[in-house]
Amino acid sequence: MALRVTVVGAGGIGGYFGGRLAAAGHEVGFLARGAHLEALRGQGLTVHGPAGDVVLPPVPASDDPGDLGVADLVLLAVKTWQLDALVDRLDPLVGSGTAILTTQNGIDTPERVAERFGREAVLPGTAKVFANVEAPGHVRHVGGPGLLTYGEWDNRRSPRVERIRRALDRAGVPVDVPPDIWVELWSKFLFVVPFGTLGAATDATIGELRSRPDTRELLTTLMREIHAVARARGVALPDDIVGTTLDFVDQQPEQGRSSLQRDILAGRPSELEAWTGAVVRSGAATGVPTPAHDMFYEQLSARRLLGPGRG
Ligand SMILES: NC(=O)C1=CN([C@@H]2O[C@H](COP(=O)(O)OP(=O)(O)OC[C@H]3O[C@@H](n4cnc5c(N)ncnc54)[C@H](OP(=O)(O)O)[C@@H]3O)[C@@H](O)[C@H]2O)C=CC1
Ligand SMILES: CC(C)(CO)C(=O)C(=O)O
Repeated sequence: MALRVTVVGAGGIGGYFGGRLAAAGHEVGFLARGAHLEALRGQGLTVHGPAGDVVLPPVPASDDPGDLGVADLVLLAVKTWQLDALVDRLDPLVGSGTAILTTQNGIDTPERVAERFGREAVLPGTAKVFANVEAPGHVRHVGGPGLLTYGEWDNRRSPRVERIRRALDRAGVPVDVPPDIWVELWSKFLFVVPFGTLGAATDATIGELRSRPDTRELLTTLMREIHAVARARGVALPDDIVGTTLDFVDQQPEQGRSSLQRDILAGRPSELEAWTGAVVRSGAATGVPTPAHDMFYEQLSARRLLGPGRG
């Protein structure tokens, strides 16, 4: 059965997953803006990828949630710092059965959405893909398995979790519904924040960060701090998470850089608050010292204030 999906933020993540769902015959509308919106409505959406392109004719799209109507699934795919301006405008998309699947890196978005729509509406999730908007109407899948993980707030296997899995299956999107979605969110956080923070502070690639003994040690220190904060918050990360995450770092493409690094170094708004800042705040709230994150957070905040090239 076709699912009614609204993609909120038709960028790298929204365009990639929304495009695949639409190509599989689901009823997909896109919240977008600017030249990208005009292209989606005028020419359509193309998702370019290593395994071939998905080419869609003009798709339903608007900058006004009121035009898109109530959805079965809202795929929330704006950046974390764009959410505050948007969340109160999403009421027209959300009915009593609507699931709002969050894809943001970080650990705060599900709670932010739940403040507005209730925990029962939210499916916390993560996206395992590298994708970006290449030009208006064109999204590039750079790599990664294109996998979505999600679950109910309390991890129960609800009918809608299975229904969404079937819809994604039909679109060729691999899905993982883990036993504990919070472990999944924090595991990704424990990879992406040290990599992003240290990358932004040094402008080194992941290949350089992992192979120099001093930066490898710093990555390890940052991971240990996040592990300690997660434990204090009652998130049952495996005891060997730092070691397995370092193994994962070692498997990433040599030249890899995070979006945080690219955005900060280009002087664009970034997800610093949701990544490094969230560790600092969470450490303070739980009484867990996070001196390495505190230091890099100060440095990167100052860099942001001073502008690109000044840090
Ligand atoms: N890209 C990736 O490979 C990965 C990203 N993530 C996470 O996914 C989230 C989304 O990232 P990503 O897809 O890269 O971000 P993008 O910037 O590519 O996409 C966000 C899109 O939302 C649009 N948008 C924001 N606010 C509005 C609004 N009010 N009305 C209409 N459109 C709006 C943006 O438009 P505009 O450009 O005009 O601002 C942009 O097209 C982030 O939290 C990121 O950390 C997770 C895993 C991998
Ligand atoms: C590091 C990466 C690509 C991992 O998925 C990411 O999520 C980001 O850069 O925002």
